[in-house]
Amino acid sequence: MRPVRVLSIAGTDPTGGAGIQADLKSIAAQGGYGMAVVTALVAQNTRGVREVHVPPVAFLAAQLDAVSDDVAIDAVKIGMLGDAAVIETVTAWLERVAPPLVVLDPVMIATSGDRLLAPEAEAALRGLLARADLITPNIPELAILAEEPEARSWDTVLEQARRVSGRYGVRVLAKGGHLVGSAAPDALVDAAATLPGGRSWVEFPGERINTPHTHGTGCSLSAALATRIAADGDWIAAVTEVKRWLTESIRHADTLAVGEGHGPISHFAGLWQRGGIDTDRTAAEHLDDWWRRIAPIRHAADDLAFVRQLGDGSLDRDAFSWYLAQDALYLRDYARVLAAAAQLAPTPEEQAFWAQGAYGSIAAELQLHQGWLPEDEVFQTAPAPATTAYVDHLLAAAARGEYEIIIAAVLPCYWLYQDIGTRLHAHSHPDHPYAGWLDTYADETFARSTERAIEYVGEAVRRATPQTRARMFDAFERAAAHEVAFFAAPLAAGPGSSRVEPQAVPLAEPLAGTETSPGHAE
Ligand SMILES: Nc1ncnc2c1ncn2[C@@H]1O[C@H](COP(=O)(O)OP(=O)(O)OP(=O)(O)O)[C@@H](O)[C@H]1O
Ligand SMILES: Cc1ncc(CO)c(N)n1
Repeated sequence: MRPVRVLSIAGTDPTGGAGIQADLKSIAAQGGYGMAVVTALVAQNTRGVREVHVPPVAFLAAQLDAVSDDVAIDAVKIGMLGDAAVIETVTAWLERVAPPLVVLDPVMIATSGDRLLAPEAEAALRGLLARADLITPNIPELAILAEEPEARSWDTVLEQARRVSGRYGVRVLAKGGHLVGSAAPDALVDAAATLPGGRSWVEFPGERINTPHTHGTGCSLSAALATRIAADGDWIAAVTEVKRWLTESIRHADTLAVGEGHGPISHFAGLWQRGGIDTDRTAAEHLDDWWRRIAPIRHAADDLAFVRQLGDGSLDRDAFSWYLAQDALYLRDYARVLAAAAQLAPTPEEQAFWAQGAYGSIAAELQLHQGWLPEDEVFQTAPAPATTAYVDHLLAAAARGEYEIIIAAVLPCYWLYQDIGTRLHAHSHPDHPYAGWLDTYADETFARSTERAIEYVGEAVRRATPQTRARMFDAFERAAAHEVAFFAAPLAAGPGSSRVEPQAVPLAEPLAGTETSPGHAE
């Protein structure tokens, strides 16, 4: 669907919180394409208005024509008009161009109390009201339009809005922003009772956020409404959604910390939070980034005596056997976690992949258990702290039942082993004491499994929200750190540790039928 084109006709705020600047942000935040014609240049900031410059109206007309001569406009939002000559120019243009939707914010006085409309222009503004489909006065502006005293209660606001709607034949969005109390309700009022269900008013409850930073809320609201109503035509849905967005943007206003006075709202806070600001990375780019970010962990693994000695063959056989026994313990639970991934997988391909990995891991455990390690050794071996810590990290992810987190946590077992295995394999020769181990992880099939695991995790990262992405990386990084601790444990386990003294373990060829199983001994 093409974004709706919304034209803001309003004054400026060089600090970006109100006027045209706020309108363009609000239109964009609501999914529209924003355009802007300037009625007045306002030297203002979050503290107040200093000076107003209204350019000649001939130039205003030239701006308006430049837009309408070229672009099909879906909606117009009108804000600050400044004086009667500006109002006449805009009115004439509206009559000629007849945009499909006009939302008028009858800006008269800024939040700071400064006048933004010449008092003698009020009558001209009244003449423009009937040209609008919706007007959005705040409580003081509503009172001026009703020619009544300012409302002190929400009920009075609604009554005034009904009278103004009837008198000018226009829908009114009555705003509760200036009320005191814990609520900030708004209401759509139509004296002609043309709202859905033949209603003459619909209330939109809202909580009041306790903040002084509400500069430009009125501008933002009217521009957002013009966009949303033009986009889907459903007035009730539009006001509901816009109010939710506005409340969210007010809630995040404090974090902007712009200016010393009444600061602006954070128009994109929700979008930033839900969608992030990253450009659309591919799955592979995401995981390249992950790989780069765990470089310190990878280098720590390369520097371990265990890893270096495994490569050059000088590793003590007892230490290697102890490692294999721990690995057998590890693999039993690792297989369970891969099975959890299979259970939650979104596609049959992924389900089959993780299930095969689960099978391969437990098959490898059985092989170690039954053949490579003496029968009762694994039973007698207590899990070392590094084993328990790693396994607990994975089992916790499985217990929480989030697919994305589980597959991020199991990935280092593939990826680090494949990476280290490939590099250590350069040292392999037929007489190498650990040739069996080295051959397993430099294996073609294991490389393909690792590639697929990376691909599935990468796709999940791409689909995930920024928050889930961060948690996925955390699960991945922690697992990578556990890998390093696991490799460090065999040579770090000293006297008094839970280490049993295993006999030398004969190394066999890699297991047939387990070729897609992930890292650790097979
Ligand atoms: N503190 C607040 N918490 C939540 N919503 C608020 C708050 N203040 C204003 N609003 C909402 O913001 C919108 C604008 O209301 P308000 O009556 O303040 O308009 P305004 O005076 O024209 O705004 P401004 O002149 O500050 O641009 C309404 O939807 C209102 O309910
Ligand atoms: C330009 C402009 N329009 C509207 C308001 C009302 O907030 C403002 N402060 N400045």
